[in-house]
Amino acid sequence: MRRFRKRRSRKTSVKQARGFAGTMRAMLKELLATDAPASAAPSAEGTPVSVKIRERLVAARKRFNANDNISEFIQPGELDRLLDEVEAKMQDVLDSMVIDTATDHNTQNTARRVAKMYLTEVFKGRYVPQPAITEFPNAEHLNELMIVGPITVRSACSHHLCPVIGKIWIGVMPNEHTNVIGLSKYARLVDWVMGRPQIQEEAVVQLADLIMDKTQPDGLAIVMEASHFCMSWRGVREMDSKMLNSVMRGVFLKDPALRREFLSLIPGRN
Ligand SMILES: Nc1nc2c(ncn2[C@@H]2O[C@H](COP(=O)(O)OP(=O)(O)OP(=O)(O)O)[C@@H](O)[C@H]2O)c(=O)[nH]1
Repeated sequence: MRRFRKRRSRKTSVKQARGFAGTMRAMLKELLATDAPASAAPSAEGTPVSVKIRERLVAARKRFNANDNISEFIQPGELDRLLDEVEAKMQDVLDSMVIDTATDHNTQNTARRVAKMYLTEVFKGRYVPQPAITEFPNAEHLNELMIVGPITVRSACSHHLCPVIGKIWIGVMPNEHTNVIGLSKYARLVDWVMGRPQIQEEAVVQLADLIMDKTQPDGLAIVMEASHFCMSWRGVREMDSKMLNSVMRGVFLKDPALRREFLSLIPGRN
């Protein structure tokens, strides 16, 4: 009886193995017949989409540093393919970190999540065009100091890609010909510029250049205060230190009284 059961079970396992091999063959056939999976990042023509974008930038002699916006060089549909490419490379990073993403339920989709986070969330400011800015005529010919803030800064340092979290205050001295831009648009511009790997000194200058270009005021003042996680989470592990910097343009540079007025009006910063 025991021998019979054994024979039956051997027969069953041979049958099961054949069934399994058949299923695997069918799956392989199906896999080969379908589109390239995410990990096969090269486009239909075989060139990775990042290479194509880079070639356009080089041909146009455009800089593509971490804190540059490259949206002009990305064609419709390419951002999705870039996402697949970054996912595949991120998977390689996890593999090289010897993380078992095949069986660890927590990391099975981490490569995709991280790629999505970089391209469509935290570094979105590199890949999408500048937000639309509504301008209103300065009907009353206002030329008084205007301050907006604190505006939340969410960025990351270019060196370690660690978060940079802080606040920004913007002071504008319009002249009677300056167009007025919607208040929320300052926050949108901050988000666009800060949504890239940055260093704080360059980030405020980029923002100042952009606002000067959009509004052509008589003067512009920006103060930024931020915590750098590369200094707290890792490295020297300084929990409380912050970086503060400012950019002054136009009348704010020439007029110390105006500069003082702006700095004294920033709530909570004195
Ligand atoms: N000036 C400036 N420095 C920054 C900014 N964000 C991060 N850093 C610094 O950039 C430096 C990078 O230093 P490295 O010596 O190349 O890197 P590291 O060996 O990891 O340095 P440690 O952070 O000291 O461990 C660090 O001192 C960071 O604190 C920023 O916005 N402005």
